[in-house]
Amino acid sequence: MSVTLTEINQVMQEADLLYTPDQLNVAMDQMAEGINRDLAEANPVVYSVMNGALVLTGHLVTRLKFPLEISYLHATRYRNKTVGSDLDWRAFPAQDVTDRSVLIVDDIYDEGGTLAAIVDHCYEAGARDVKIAVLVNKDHERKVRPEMEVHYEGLKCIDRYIFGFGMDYKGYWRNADGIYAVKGM
Ligand SMILES: O=P(O)(O)OC[C@H]1O[C@H](OP(=O)(O)OP(=O)(O)O)[C@H](O)[C@@H]1O
Ligand code: HPA
Repeated sequence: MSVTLTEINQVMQEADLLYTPDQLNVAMDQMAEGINRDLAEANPVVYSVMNGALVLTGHLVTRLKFPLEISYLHATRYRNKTVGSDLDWRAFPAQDVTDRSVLIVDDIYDEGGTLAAIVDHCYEAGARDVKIAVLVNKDHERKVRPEMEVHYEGLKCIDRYIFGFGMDYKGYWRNADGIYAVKGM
């Protein structure tokens, strides 16, 4: 899909700001409080789900006050588009998680296909316990695994296409320091 910088700039100009940087900081403080409480003794592997979790992971792990290891994986359903499809593993999880506690960090829990596949993979790889931390949980009835527990959730968001703080619009604006909704989407 080709996209012009004119479109990218226009999307930002017309977007609705949903969450300010201050609101995101409060949300991440609350997430960290829960994680510090639950995982302080767990010696977890923290898996950052690229690319979207890049920004959140950096902000979140500096709030965690216990020993942990950080790794990454890249699984994408959207491929810089605004509609998801099948899951494409671009970087498979490489850390040995046998009998380890795992914390998966992702920017957004939308339909949940991505997180469901990652959780399944971690358990198949021998993880003892898998917890999920997401900055945003999109509010709708299309979750692919409605019973899946999200252990640490920063914020809810309305059912619109959002970007910023790691989330992209056609590959852009992951660097925005707030969270925005695209006009008309
Ligand atoms: O709950 P779901 O409907 O599965 O969507 C959530 C996933 O989609 C986004 O990743 P994306 O596929 O856009 O890859 P990217 O992070 O590399 O942009 C996001 O970072 C989540 O990982
Ligand atoms: O609303 C969204 N924005 C950006 N990336 C996403 N991946 C799933 N849903 C979204």
